Amino acid sequence: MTLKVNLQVPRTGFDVDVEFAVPAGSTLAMMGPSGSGKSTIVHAIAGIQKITRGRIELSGTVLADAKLHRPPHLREVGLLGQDPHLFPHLDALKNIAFGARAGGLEKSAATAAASEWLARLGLEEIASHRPEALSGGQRQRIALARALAAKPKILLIDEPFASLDVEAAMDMRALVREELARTATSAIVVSHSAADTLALADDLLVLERGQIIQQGTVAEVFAAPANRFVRAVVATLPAQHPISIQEEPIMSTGNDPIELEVHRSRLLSQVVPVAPQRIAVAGGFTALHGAVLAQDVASAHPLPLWDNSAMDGYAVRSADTATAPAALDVIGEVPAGSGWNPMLEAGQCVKIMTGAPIPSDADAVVRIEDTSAAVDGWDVKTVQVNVQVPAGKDIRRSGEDKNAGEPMAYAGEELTAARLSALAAAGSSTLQVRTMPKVAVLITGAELRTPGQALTRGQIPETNSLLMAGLLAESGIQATTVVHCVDDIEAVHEQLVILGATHDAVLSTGGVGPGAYDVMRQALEAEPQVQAVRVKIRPGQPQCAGRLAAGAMVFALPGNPVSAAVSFELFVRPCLRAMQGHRDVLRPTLRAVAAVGWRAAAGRVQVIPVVFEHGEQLRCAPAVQAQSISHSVGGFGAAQGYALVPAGITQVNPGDEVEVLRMVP
Ligand SMILES: Nc1nc2c(c(=O)[nH]1)N[C@H]1C(S)=C(S)[C@@H](COP(=O)(O)OP(=O)(O)OC[C@H]3O[C@@H](n4cnc5c(N)ncnc54)[C@H](O)[C@@H]3O)O[C@H]1N2
Ligand code: MOO
Repeated sequence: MTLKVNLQVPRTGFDVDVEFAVPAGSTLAMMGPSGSGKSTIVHAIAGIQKITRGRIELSGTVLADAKLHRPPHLREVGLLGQDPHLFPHLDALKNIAFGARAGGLEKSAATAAASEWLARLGLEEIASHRPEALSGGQRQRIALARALAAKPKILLIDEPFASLDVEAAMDMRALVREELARTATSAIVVSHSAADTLALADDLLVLERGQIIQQGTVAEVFAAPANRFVRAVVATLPAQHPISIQEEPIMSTGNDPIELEVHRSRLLSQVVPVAPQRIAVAGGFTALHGAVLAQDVASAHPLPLWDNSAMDGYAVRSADTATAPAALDVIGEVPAGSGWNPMLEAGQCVKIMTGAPIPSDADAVVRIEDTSAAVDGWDVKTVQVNVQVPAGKDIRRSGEDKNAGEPMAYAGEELTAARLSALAAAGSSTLQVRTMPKVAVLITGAELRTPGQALTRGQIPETNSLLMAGLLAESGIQATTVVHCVDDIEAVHEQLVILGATHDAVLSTGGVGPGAYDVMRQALEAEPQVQAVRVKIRPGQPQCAGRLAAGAMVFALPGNPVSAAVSFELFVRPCLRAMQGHRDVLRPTLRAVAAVGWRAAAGRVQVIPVVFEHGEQLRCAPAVQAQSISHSVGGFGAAQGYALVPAGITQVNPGDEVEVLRMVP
């Protein structure tokens, strides 16, 4: 079952050109900065991406070469990605059975195999649940079972744990390792996580700009990483981990830029979630709406609670309508909220309102429109029913929406309007949640004046406080404090100590550059757990971040407004969401087509504000000049999102697909 890969795929910027093998039963990890070609390789093996030269061979069968492209479903290659992509209309059992049928089993054998999988994973009780009713971890387990039930010769695992919380990721890692070993399946793992790589892989291959720059056992590569990226990834391992590397500073103040993902994962690893609180649903709306659940919640009672009417009309015995038109005696009325359960004899009915409980003797509802009053109007003792109704007509059955005890929501999910009202409807009276972290914004800069004030030469309106407070509010967090501080190192440090002791996070803008007046960076030199970094992004390179001795996390962002906004999106927002215990800390990326071309930032990920054009495809165009993004506060005003252009690309051409983050719906 050896996989031999020798492929070339041309891409904007550079070609992906690699050659490697995965021996039978072993797992190979691939690491490299985003855009280095890992996904291209995975997609080429899976058959989603064609190759232009070379050959991919699995157990002696050619999957692809310059002429042949075997379709994905004929490759015996499984794919497990960050999004489990379960079929939403199939329950857990049927999702797995689908995999087993793809692996060649007949329907009944596939169902039996799927049941075995569920039993082994301890998930029998969710067999009949559809993906929407499952937690992120359960969905990933079902996706793993579905992929392995197809008996692939090799499983491609692409960042599958990135959206899981720390514990769920640990459990999944152990399970994947166990199941790969049990089924003797080879695998390729793409991950930015040292923990994933150590737990799952035998060998490691390091990529840079489409080339393999290092290859060896995981231990060998981790002990002497050939590039900064892997070195920084290894540095995220706990200090007591047996793998040690030669000392070299990971975040230095010098010209030693670090990858976006590395900076972000280091910050995320420092996040301490805010303490959960139990809040009453009654009167608790302000605290609960937008908060994140710190517990799983099941329905306390069935929904609907009782069989009830879906329409205004008459609750009848359906047999009485068989001879319609038929006259029925109206013996009373059940309005919404009434607990009355009248006995109905043949030929009798009751008036009923939408939502009112159906009398036990009735089995259908006739809508008011389908009746004529024998005398005048709705208030009569006899009604003429003009239609036949089958049993069950217009009755909402107890439990048809949710059964008592059925999972409704999971820890890590945000209480949206829909979710909060659903939990209240299902009988929750209190909820254990994490509310917003408390955030302070600290502004420095001698040139800054309150907007509207007269300006003398050299002065500008202070706008970053509006920007930061607004971005916080758009992330669901009200900035509690905005402090302006004079450009003095001691005064700034004093503010940091005060704010750091009273908030969960402190954001600042300005003063992180290398200049003599860059007081924020200098004030933070007194903080041992805060480091100055240069991140390989444009804009937003210089930053300081970490934890203040006073307690709060600090994010000292660059003063240039667009640099500050970009840094907020890439680093601050994910950390604040992690503090709230959010399951998904990153905004999902979309693909858009460049409507015009622009110059990218060689050697750095370019994060350029864009406007979107809607049509058959999502299209985007820069909102600012690509050469001068960081200070273009004017053009930025129209931005609806950002395009993320990988470091290896120097030019985006009209028609190129780019990855985008969309901030405005
Ligand atoms: N010699 C070097 N100079 C600079 C470097 C460098 O590497 N070497 N890096 C450049 C980059 S990249 C950035 S980004 C900035 C970071 O600078 P600071 O964080 O120190 O920002 P300031 O100098 O304080 O301000 C930059 C810019 O933004 C305006 N600003 C600041 N605060 C506000 C505010 N609250 N409201 C509106 N506008 C604000 C400020 O007036 C400046 O124009 O450094 C580069 N320089
Ligand atoms: O990194 Mo600075 O943010 O380019 O302008």
